[in-house]
Amino acid sequence: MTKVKICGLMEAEHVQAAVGAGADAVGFVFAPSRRRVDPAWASELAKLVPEGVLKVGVFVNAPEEEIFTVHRNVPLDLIQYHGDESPETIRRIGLPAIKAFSVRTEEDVKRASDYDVDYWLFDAPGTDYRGGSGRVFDWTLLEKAGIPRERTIIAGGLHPGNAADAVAQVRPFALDVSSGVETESRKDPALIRSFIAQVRERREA
Ligand SMILES: O=C(O)c1ccccc1N[C@@H]1O[C@H](COP(=O)(O)O)[C@@H](O)[C@H]1O
Repeated sequence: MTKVKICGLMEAEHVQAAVGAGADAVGFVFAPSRRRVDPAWASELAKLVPEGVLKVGVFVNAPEEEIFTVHRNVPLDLIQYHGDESPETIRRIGLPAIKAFSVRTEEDVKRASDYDVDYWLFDAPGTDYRGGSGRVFDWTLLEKAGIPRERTIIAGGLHPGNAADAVAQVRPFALDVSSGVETESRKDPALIRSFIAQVRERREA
């Protein structure tokens, strides 16, 4: 049963749309991005997220103190490290973790085994920022690298039109989407519902 994370939420209406449509996790970006949210606002948005839906904070090479400060103020369940954070840094911080990897080659995928984290997230290389590029990577590289699917999250260029294919081909733990559920750079409730419906249909097939 593939789960869904809707990332880069900035508005109350969109958090409600995601949880109302059955998202398993929501993401708030604290890294440089047009989707960046202020921690004080994220803590308000977090109040709209019911028990059982995970709240994920996305960081890119943030100082450890910044991560701890945000974590004290926003009730995050998982920290998503979307930069060049080392295994030692993530271990020292000691919070439940997702480590993201930009995938160009099989070697990029294999780097995941250096990280003892809760989930490995595989994404396409970024353009303006480290994530949220809307680009797809070659999913067959995961199979070639022999990565365990039950700890794998797929991201990068997912949208309602390819979500079911990603589930069928990769059978990951979860899909993570940001730009693929936006219209004119804002989250689109109809696309969020459609994305989750595609994954649901596939996982119930
Ligand atoms: O969404 C962002 O703006 C972002 C910025 C910096 C790091 C990560 C970010 N989001 C993550 O990017 C991927 C892919 O997003 P997309 O669907 O291709 O737009 C996803 O893991 C987001 O969590």
